[in-house]
Amino acid sequence: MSDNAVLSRKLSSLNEFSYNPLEEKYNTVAVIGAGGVGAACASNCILLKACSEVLLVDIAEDRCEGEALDLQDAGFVTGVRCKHATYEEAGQADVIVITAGVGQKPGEPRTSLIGRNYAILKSIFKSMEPLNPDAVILVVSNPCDVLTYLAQKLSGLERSQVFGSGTFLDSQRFRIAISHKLKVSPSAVNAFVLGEHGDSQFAATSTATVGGVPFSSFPELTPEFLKQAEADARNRAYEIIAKKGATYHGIGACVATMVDCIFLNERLVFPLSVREKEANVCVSQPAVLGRSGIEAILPIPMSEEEKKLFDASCGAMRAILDEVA
Ligand SMILES: NC(=O)C1=CN([C@@H]2O[C@H](COP(=O)(O)OP(=O)(O)OC[C@H]3O[C@@H](n4cnc5c(N)ncnc54)[C@H](O)[C@@H]3O)[C@@H](O)[C@H]2O)C=CC1
Ligand SMILES: CC(=O)C(=O)O
Repeated sequence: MSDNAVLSRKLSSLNEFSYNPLEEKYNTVAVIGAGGVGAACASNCILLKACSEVLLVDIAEDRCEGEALDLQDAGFVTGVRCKHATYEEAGQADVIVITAGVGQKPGEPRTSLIGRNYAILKSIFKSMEPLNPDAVILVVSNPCDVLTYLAQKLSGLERSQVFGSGTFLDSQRFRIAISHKLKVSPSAVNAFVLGEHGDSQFAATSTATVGGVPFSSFPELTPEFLKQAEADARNRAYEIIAKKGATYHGIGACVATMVDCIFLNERLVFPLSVREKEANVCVSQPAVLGRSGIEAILPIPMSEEEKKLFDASCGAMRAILDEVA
């Protein structure tokens, strides 16, 4: 066959090739709620290439469509697609991130949002029916721990498939403070904030290390400094909300990191809101995150003081659940 004939055959087979990337469906993340947090989660997933497609859903349809078109424009960097979707389409996604709901006003605790955001959560699960039985659901809306517990019930899925972002963000805030003090990268700081994503959270410093070296080996990490860093992490959301009305960049980066870990089945250990069997609540504990959700919960050793704080956090979550469910 002549070179020309080979070329023309190749070209004609290309013309027959009807690949349309917009019709492909794999590694899909649905983000429910296209406000500040939902948009930041979507944008970080796109720029981190954490998935191949982001579906955006919001009760405010026009705003959601505009946000999806805007985010689609950012997709040229990584090829990740973004589109405005229905609740039914979102219910079939591989990972569903729930960010819908009201946020705190300046000075308001997260727990005061429960009435309004539980009503929204119920309507979202109803609208998404029937759910993809293999979906992994990540709850971000506040109060995160109480809503995670309720989402586990509403979804009808295995508990391991439904978890909350919990103190993932608070832990980053704490690690950054330590990293500034010791002049190391935050990723070198192995420390978790545990318990409630809220006022009763605490930093588990008794087991924390920097590059494997215990906190107690660093003279700079005095008890006073650690108490202040813990309080700063706990109060950071209040501080940001007082100054700009809402937080969203930090949680957006956290969510994209978790989505990436899920699709890569990376099994990293993060502080996530998961069911605590004894107290029957969801609070943050170190958890192994993989393709099917929470693969294991690690029994972190706690000092007497930390155990008391953990129990107090569980008690605070149980008291709210007893009121609403
Ligand atoms: N877990 C965490 O670390 C963090 C949690 N949050 C929480 O995330 C939530 C969202 O915060 P923002 O995005 O700043 O609020 P926002 O007000 O900017 O956006 C909320 C969106 O939810 C939508 N929405 C309301 N009902 C809905 C429904 N039934 N279906 C679909 N969408 C619905 C609204 O139309 C709005 O677009 C709040 O509860 C906030 O406290 C915020 C930051 C960090
Ligand atoms: C708002 C919130 O929950 C946070 O930034 O931690």
